[in-house]
Amino acid sequence: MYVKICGLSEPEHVATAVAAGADAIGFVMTRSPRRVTPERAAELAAAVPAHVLTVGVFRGEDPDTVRAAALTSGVRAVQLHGRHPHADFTALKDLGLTLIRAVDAEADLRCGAYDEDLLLVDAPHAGSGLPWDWAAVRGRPTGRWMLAGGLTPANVNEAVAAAEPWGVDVSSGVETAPGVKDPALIKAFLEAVGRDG
Ligand SMILES: O=C(O)c1ccccc1N[C@@H]1O[C@H](COP(=O)(O)O)[C@@H](O)[C@H]1O
Repeated sequence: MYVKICGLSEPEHVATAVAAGADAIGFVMTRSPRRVTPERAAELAAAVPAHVLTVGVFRGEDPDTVRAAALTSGVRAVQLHGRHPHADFTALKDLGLTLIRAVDAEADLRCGAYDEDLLLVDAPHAGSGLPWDWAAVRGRPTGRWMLAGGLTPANVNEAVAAAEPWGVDVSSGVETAPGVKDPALIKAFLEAVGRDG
């Protein structure tokens, strides 16, 4: 199970996620209580070892804005929420970064249909922390896809059993308040999916 911990903004939380076995960590660079500037994301990403994928998260920004933020921050992947057109992914392809298309369950769920490398199937309102009907997507996405939306240490195994994703992604579920990560919850989430650090 591939695991991404998202919405990190403090070095100690990045260190906790890495030490506890995260495969990817995300920095939100769009409107959100978790927003960090590209410069702050660069500081955080600099401490991340090469085996952990650093992801810049965006929603609705134009490709030039995403490109500039990705280059400034040095992230190795970009995650685009908000039903971006295929052309936006094509426009970013030359960066050589991992492209993640983040959609709700009503979108085209074929990973690669927009030239993306990974698909993320999320709740209708990304970053809300609200659980949704994970079982509704079981068997529908193709290729490498992550499940997100309302996952917590307590429910992630139920969600995985319901949807059978390739990976999982969490933000709100490892927080004590919007934008406030809790190291104990980060560790608990990774332990719940079988990571022992
Ligand atoms: O976290 C946000 O505030 C956010 C804002 C805009 C786009 C995406 C955002 N987060 C993404 O939402 C999922 C996790 O959701 P949850 O909080 O665990 O329910 C993850 O992909 C984040 O990158």
